[in-house]
Amino acid sequence: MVEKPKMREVPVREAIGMMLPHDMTQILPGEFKGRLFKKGHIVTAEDIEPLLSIGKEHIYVLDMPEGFIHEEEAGVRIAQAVSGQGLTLTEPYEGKVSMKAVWQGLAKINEQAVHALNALEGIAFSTIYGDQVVKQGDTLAATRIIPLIIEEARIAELEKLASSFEHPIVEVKPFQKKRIGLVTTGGEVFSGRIADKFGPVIRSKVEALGSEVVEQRFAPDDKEAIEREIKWFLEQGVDLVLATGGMSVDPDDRTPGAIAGVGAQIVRYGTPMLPGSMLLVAYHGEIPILGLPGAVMHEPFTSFDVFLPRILAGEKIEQPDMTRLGYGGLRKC
Ligand SMILES: Nc1nc2c(c(=O)[nH]1)N[C@H]1C(S)=C(S)[C@@H](COP(=O)(O)OP(=O)(O)OC[C@H]3O[C@@H](n4cnc5c(N)ncnc54)[C@H](O)[C@@H]3O)O[C@H]1N2
Ligand code: MOO
Repeated sequence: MVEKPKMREVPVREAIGMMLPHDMTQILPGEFKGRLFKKGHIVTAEDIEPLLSIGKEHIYVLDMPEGFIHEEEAGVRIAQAVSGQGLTLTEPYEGKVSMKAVWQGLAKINEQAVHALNALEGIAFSTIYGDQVVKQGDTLAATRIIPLIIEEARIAELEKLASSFEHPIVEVKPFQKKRIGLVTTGGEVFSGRIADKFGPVIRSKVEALGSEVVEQRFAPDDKEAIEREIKWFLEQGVDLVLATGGMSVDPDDRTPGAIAGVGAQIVRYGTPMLPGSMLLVAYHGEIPILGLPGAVMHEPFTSFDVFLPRILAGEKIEQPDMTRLGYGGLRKC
């Protein structure tokens, strides 16, 4: 158990001219929750009633023991110890320091490190789930210590532990601007019988992350024709090839065979996420080639939305990335 620090108790009416030892919170359900007084505020006669209204009959004057630091300094040090690129720290508020994205990118959170740091007594370090897209200004993590003061040595221990991990524990990886080739398969689209609905969806998803579809080419349900279009993009030196449709069980679903046919290494065909279970991820050398099933066209969040941001942040998708989507992966079926 963390012991509470010893403090001198002063009745609030006698506290005029004294300094508050921490931020003081007011909660009026449905109206207000926040800091009524900031740490370091000097109590005046006008403050007596507001202090009494939030239940402060006394204020406590902190005599800081040797070797201890205040919650605000501790919060800043923890945040500095865990944060890497793309983050800015907020000022302490009620002892809490938050880490916010300075640019749009992929949130990277080292889960193992988060658990290790939180196993230290008196530490509260809270994060969002990693590998999701964050916008500028989004909060990825926040931290505070549980007591008002803590031994400095315990924060030094946390800093040492944090630096033992290979990468920063929290960071925002920026997206790279990639050139993407789009191959749309399906005889009904190729012949003009129906209008293409995949192109606009894919363009808007990749543009939202700062990349571009350099060209969209069409192929009928013919393995050689699909291979020809994929190869054409590879020869143009695109950074990523996306092939849409023809990913399911029908004999004329030829896209997986064509991706293998151009000599790409298949990471996996199929992932346990719904929607988007018929997704295929492959690599031709360093160039990713994805086969996108029908659901990507009409569902707002599929397995494609899990992997596209990671690829655009320069990450390589491996088999375990695909197989572990099952837990929590049932979004819609
Ligand atoms: N018996 C089974 N049936 C289905 C399975 C299965 O495993 N067993 N999987 C289902 C899943 S999951 C998906 S997703 C769909 C379809 O996947 P495909 O990628 O093969 O899609 P297609 O067959 O090519 O097309 C389906 C549907 O979408 C229309 N389409 C396709 N591309 C376009 C485009 N560019 N623009 C407009 N419309 C497009 C197409 O005309 C079809 O109507 O299979 C499930 N079934
Ligand atoms: O692969 Mo389908 O895309 O799950 O609906």
